[in-house]
Order: sequence, then C-alpha cells, then structure tokens
Amino acid sequence: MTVVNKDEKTKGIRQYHIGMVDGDVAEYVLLPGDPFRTDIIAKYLDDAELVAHKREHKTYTGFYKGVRISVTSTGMGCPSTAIAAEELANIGAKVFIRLGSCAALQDEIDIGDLVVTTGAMKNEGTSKFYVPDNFPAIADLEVTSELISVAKEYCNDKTAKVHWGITSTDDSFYGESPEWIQKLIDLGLKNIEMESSALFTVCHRRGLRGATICAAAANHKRGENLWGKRNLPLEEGIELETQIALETLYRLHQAGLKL
Ligand SMILES: O=P(O)(O)O[C@H]1O[C@H](CO)[C@@H](O)[C@H]1O
Ligand SMILES: O=c1cc[nH]c(=O)[nH]1
Repeated sequence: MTVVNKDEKTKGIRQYHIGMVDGDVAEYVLLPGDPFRTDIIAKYLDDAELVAHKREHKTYTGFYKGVRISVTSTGMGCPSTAIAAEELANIGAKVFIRLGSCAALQDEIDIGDLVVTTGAMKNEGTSKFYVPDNFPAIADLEVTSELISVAKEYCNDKTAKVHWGITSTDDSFYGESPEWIQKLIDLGLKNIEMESSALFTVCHRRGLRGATICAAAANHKRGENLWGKRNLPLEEGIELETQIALETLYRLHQAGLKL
C-alpha cells in the first residue's frame, strides 16, 4: 500500500476540519486562537460573512479598504493551528497573521502591550512532525517588519507599547514550572504563547508567509495577572492588534507583496 499524497487527497474537496472549499477564504487570513474573537475581528471588516464554524475553527470573510481578508480561529495549541494553516492553504490562503494573547516575560512589557514575534522557540511537539528539532521557527521577514512599523505608528498616541523579539511557543499552560519560566526569562525571550512555532513551521514547509502579534494578558516576570477578573487592557490590546494587522495586510497588498 502506498502512502496517500495529502495534496491530491484534499484538492477540490471541503476541508475536513475547517469545513470550507476553494473560494471561501481570502489569500490573507488573520488567525486568533479563540473562536469568539473572530466576531470582534469581523466587525473591522466590510461585508463580513460567516463562512463556516466547525469545531474550534470559525471563519468570516470580508474586506478591509477593499482588500479581501478572512479570519479563522485556530483553537488553542499547535496541533489545531497546524491543521487550520494546512487546510486554509489547501483552499488558497497565502499570508497568515496570528492575533493572539500571551504572557509577557520581561519587565518592560505591561499587560495590554503588544509583542510581535520575530522567531519562536519550539517548545511543542507538532513541529517535530515537519522539521528536525534544531530547525528554527522564523516569522516572515516582510510581514513582520511591516507589522512592527504599523504597530509603532498605531501605538504612538496610546498607552500600549509595542515590543518585538523571540517568543516561546509552549505546549502547556498549567504545566510550566517556576524554574521553566525563569529559564525563558533568562534567555531573554519576550513572551509565551502556544501556536506560533507550528504556524511558522507549516508556512516554511509550504512556502507561505506567517507572522504573529500578541497582546499581553499577564506578566510572569512581575508575577502580574488578571485571571478571574475582566482584563480590560487585554481587550483593548486585542482590538488594537486587529487594526494593526489589517492595516499591515492592506499596506503590503498595496505595495504588491509577492504571494
Ligand atoms: O489568545 P490565544 O490566541 O488563544 O493565545 C493564547 O491564549 C491561550 C492560553 O490562554 C493559548 O492559545 C495562548 O497561545
Ligand atoms: O499564553 C500563555 C501560554 C502559555 N503560558 C502562559 O502563561 N500564557
């Protein structure tokens, strides 16, 4: 028996997990983790249509300043993120920006600040199925540079600041020991989240572009979090990163980004 070529297997069919077909999504896709966040993001799109909602993957497609853009939730963690990126790519998506929340690891990052990931430490198991352990997980340079530049502009008159650097993509939210967190802090990492390294790895293997911007929900270095309470700075950070990501895609599109 021969191993099935997944590209051929998935061509022209409704994608198994995201529930969509060719034409349902744009070439540019925003990727929040939380399906409920797609509703917030869709409010920034013109003529946003709910295209599908299967499992944790909820998708709207609409327009920002005339550019067709989709938003699909990945769910939490690398396995479902890799599945979403693969299936979205199968039906024509080419550029992804993850819009996440994260825990900050350095003193200068306040709750509600934004962190753009330049590369991710692969503290997860999904990317092992794609690349060797010592293979880097790097964000797309052009999309990331534009993301930082738009974020600086948009944060100029806001309390929120923008930071950039290396992110730890961890496979556990509750399993991180204080020693583990301290090690990441000492290595100079900016933040922890749970999806970026798998996204960048899938993008690298498939010749796509992937980038990440996250709002800080907590600061582990300072021992600050708002768990159990309404996190208003985080909510504002999510709205701000949405506007930044949309403007980034618009500017890259206008500049003729190669897809
Ligand atoms: O807010 P999202 O995008 O889900 O991102 C972060 O939040 C979840 C953990 O609370 C993980 O998915 C982590 O990466
Ligand atoms: O967002 C995240 C992900 C992992 N660990 C955290 O503390 N926060």
